[in-house]
Amino acid sequence: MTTSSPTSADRTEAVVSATDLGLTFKTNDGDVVALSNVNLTINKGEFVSFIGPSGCGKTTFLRTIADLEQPTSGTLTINGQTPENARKDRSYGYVFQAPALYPWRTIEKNIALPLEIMGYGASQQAERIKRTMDLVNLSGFEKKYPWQLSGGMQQRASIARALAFDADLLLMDEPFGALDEIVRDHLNSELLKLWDRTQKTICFVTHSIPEAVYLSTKIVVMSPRPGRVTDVIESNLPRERPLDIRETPEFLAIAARVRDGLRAGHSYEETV
Ligand SMILES: Nc1ncnc2c1ncn2[C@@H]1O[C@H](COP(=O)(O)OP(=O)(O)OP(=O)(O)O)[C@@H](O)[C@H]1O
Repeated sequence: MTTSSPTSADRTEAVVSATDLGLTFKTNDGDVVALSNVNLTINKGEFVSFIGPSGCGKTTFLRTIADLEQPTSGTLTINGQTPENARKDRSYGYVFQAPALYPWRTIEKNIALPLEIMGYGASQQAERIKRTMDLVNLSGFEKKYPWQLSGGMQQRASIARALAFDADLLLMDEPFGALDEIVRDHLNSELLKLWDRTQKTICFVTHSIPEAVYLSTKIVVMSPRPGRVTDVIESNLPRERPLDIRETPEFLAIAARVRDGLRAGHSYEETV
């Protein structure tokens, strides 16, 4: 992996900016405060992980960035625009927990789907499919169907689909949560290489402390009821991260701070 990093000018460019952001769902059982007073800036080229117990609003925050949920208070801008305009500009790619590939389409046809919807011609589609399949190391599997691939390969295909129209922002909601640890390790290091090569801004939801620390330049610790940000940890780890960096004192110190943040916001009674 190269050690290239965004210039200082790029670094100060806010991609996601939330100010006093709140979102309350109205339900038959009353109000559910999913997000409360979230203040957060994500700069261009950052890799930001969101970690916190179930129900703390991680997915809701990602969905709000994607304009799939509407805030009930505060402001949120994506590249300086409203989430609605950012969505219309195709500013982000979204990777879900389950690969969500169409079983009747080959891998290349799954990746082509958003390009077809956006009206790309056949040659542009072919060029983008080739480029993104190379990026996720799936070349040679274009004509396979999703069910012919392992879970990890399917998730790589769904990352390729999210990258196909070249949005600068990638939203990833626990993409590797269902995979075994060895496959997850491999995909984590592949994802870091991909991030380094493409210089994308990545928002990544996870329940795993090692995954968050290994991947991120910034870790956002959240706690539930109401969902809020309790700590934002800037990582001082180098961009180049072999997997054994996880045994270094620097890595373990960040992991300990994340764990402390999670403990502080955790209500153990509600989990039993
Ligand atoms: N459409 C909805 N209507 C009502 N309540 C909702 C809705 N979506 C989410 N919630 C509630 O908002 C809170 C935050 O949910 P969210 O899915 O964002 O949490 P999360 O941190 O991503 O959880 P998990 O780790 O389990 O995925 C939860 O209490 C959830 O039940």
